Amino acid sequence: MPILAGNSLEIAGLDAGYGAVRVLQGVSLSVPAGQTVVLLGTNGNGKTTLMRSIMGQIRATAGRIRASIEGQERELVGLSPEQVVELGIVLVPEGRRLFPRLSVEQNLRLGAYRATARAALGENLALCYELFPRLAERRAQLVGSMSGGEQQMVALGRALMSAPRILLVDEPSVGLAPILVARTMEMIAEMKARLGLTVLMAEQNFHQAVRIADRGYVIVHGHIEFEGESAAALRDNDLVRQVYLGL
Ligand SMILES: Nc1ncnc2c1ncn2[C@@H]1O[C@H](COP(=O)(O)OP(=O)(O)OP(=O)(O)O)[C@@H](O)[C@H]1O
Repeated sequence: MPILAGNSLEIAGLDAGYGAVRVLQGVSLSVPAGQTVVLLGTNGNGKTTLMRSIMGQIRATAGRIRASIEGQERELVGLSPEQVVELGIVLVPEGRRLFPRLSVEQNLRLGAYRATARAALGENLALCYELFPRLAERRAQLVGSMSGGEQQMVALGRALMSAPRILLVDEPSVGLAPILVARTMEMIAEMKARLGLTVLMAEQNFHQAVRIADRGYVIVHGHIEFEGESAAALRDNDLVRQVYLGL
């Protein structure tokens, strides 16, 4: 698979919510091409709402979401989830949302629904099994009988099957033991390197997330409160130290 460069996201002044409840208030952030950006925030601060807004699952009420895909600029606000996926922007949702009564391979194949991905199904399945050999060993196993870490691997593999250019990952650490969180971060980093992806990851596990992040943002009550140009800048910030590091 070729290394894809130049895929980035630029969000400016974004407002979004649920009915009268305004959750995101003027959110601006950049996900530069080829970088991993982490969106840090504790429960209920709007991380999932932002991910769902990018995917077209929630309609933004103000602001813009620009994607640059292989040099072509696209406005995402107003697109349907299908149109966003068709551009190669793929979400690994919080809680993974797999089909527990289907096998690993059936779950993976379901990831290949966009046209480009269908054409490359065999090639991507082979890549998926190469990157995650455990999935090859367990290809016939029902996903519901797998461990949380293995299920996270299936969720990442299913995203790979969609032939992503920009990968969104919503709180991959939820429900996983610390060692599996570390392993999951490594899997995301491996997948990014191998596919040449641009990644936006929402997390509340500061220590694990900054290990793979090039830069990060802190979201509090739907506002971006801090932007760190590097993992070190995040670590040195007072707000981050108080909220995430307990210092
Ligand atoms: N379907 C909904 N209808 C109304 N309010 C919602 C809905 N989903 C989320 N909210 C509210 O929006 C706010 C932000 O939630 P969101 O899920 O985006 O936060 P989060 O940072 O992803 O946290 P979590 O880790 O708990 O998912 C919360 O106050 C939440 O109660």
